[in-house]
Amino acid sequence: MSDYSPRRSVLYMPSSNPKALEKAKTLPVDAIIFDLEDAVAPGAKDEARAAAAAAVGSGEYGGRELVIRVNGVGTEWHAADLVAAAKAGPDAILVPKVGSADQVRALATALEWAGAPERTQLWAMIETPGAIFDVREIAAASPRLAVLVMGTNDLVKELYAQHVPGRAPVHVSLQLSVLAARAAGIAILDGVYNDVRDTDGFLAECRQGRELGFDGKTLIHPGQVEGANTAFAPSAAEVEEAEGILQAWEDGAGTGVVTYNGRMIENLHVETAQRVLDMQAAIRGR
Ligand SMILES: CC(C)(COP(=O)(O)OP(=O)(O)OC[C@H]1O[C@@H](n2cnc3c(N)ncnc32)[C@H](O)[C@@H]1OP(=O)(O)O)[C@@H](O)C(=O)NCCC(=O)NCCSC(=O)C[C@H](O)C(=O)O
Ligand SMILES: [Mg+2]
Repeated sequence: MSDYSPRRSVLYMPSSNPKALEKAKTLPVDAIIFDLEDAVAPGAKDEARAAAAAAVGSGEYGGRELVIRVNGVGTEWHAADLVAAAKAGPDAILVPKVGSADQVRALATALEWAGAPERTQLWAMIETPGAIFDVREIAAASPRLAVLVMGTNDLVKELYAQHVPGRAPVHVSLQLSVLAARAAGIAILDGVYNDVRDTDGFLAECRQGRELGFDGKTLIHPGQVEGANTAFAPSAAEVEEAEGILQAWEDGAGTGVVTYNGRMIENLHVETAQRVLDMQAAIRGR
């Protein structure tokens, strides 16, 4: 059985914005992140915390995965956020600016103490230079940790780098993080694209994210949902090829190597083809 969960489109919204909370119920997103951190002004933190918990408990978001992003460890809001989020019992609690494997283990323990249901996963944002150096240990630190989420805005800020098309300044960080997630067997989501009017630039970054191996992209605007859903799903051509490969393998039963459209097919290609079909089935089932 496949362990693939569609997380092609993962939309942040400020939990202090009732219009966005309402709008999200109508959007074909795979997951929603109710933000309590950067998108919420200090004076609105209490109200946002209550709104996020109410949204998670409302039962009005269908099959979408629901995630609460708490304020970071060491901030004045972190403890209250974590307790409220644990009590609300979303699918996951996302912690920003995670810095080490020890911190992940401490967060997992804190979630237990706070009474988070077992099904509530821990997600960690990778968005500091220290996290990039420790990302392999972070990714493998706790069975509760299920997803890494790139925070490319904070990363660019911390590196004194610049946002440029193609993202060369953060390429190494993106690739190290994908390697770490795959080595640990967990999922990983790409960072956000800030210019909500630049569709071409956004789609190019989605394609790049998919090529690098990300499972999906974090988003900031409803206008980005459709592009991400398409980019991170197998295309019709990929599905057709996967079916052809499985058929060719079945036809050549037991030979160890066959050809499909003139290309060598071995067991590993069959596994990749099966994964494409599993992804397609999971997306259809959503
Ligand atoms: C970027 C925005 C502030 C733009 O808002 P606005 O100008 O209101 O957009 P529109 O008028 O085009 O909106 C059209 C309708 O869509 C709704 N809307 C907008 N954004 C969202 C959303 N994110 N989720 C749900 N619904 C949304 C509007 O309410 C309009 O609805 P209606 O009038 O009923 O048609 C805004 O998009 C926004 O706030 N985006 C999210 C910002 C955010 O959450 N930022 C924090 C996460 S990003 C981050 O921190 C990354 C990371 O940590 C890093 O370091 O990189
Ligand atoms: Mg950030």
